[in-house]
Amino acid sequence: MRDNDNILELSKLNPDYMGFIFYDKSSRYVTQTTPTLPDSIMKTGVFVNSPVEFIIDRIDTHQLRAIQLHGNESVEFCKYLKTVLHNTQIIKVFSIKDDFDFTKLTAYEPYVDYFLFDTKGKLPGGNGYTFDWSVLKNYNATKPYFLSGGIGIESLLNLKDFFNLPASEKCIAIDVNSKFETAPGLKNIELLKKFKTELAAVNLI
Ligand SMILES: O=C(O)c1ccccc1NCC(=O)[C@H](O)[C@H](O)COP(=O)(O)O
Repeated sequence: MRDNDNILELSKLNPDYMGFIFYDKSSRYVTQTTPTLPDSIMKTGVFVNSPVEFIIDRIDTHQLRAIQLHGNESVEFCKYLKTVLHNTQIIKVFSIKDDFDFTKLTAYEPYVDYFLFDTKGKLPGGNGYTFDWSVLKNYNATKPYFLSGGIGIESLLNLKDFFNLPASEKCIAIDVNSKFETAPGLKNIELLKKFKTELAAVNLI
């Protein structure tokens, strides 16, 4: 998110996490100062193959409490981050096209707090497409995960079905983005409110 009034307005909906993109090729790239958020919201920085110094600088400048690694960050990179970041959650993202080899997650498990599964597309994130969530039936890691990629208000029934499947057992969050925007980085608060109400109505939150 980029617009401070929009950020503060959205924070009133009390999401668990709010994301700020620190990837200079994204139309959502954050270059401005960002407001302090309520303690209940994890302010999250999204990075794509960024150097450690850049990540630490953004954590300090924006008081980030979580980082979402959206590039090809290695196990060694995550291991190093875990040793230098003490109070920052690490969310490692993997993008899925058709199938996914979940065994590759094992080596990351000791060094990350969560995994996030997004849809593989032209851009490292924010593509607006869903992947076939049924691949998550093969999820065999122990860490909880976030579900992401093209989730919109029209996804409600699919989400309801998904959360009835064993594949969703370790899914603790859904991550939404472009389907709730009026412009890149500018969220449609009314649509998000509606989504939240509809999720609550089917007991998904
Ligand atoms: O949103 C971006 O511009 C972006 C750019 C580079 C890396 C990650 C990015 N977004 C990360 C997200 O967590 C998105 O919420 C996720 O990719 C889902 O986006 P969407 O498919 O638009 O719902």
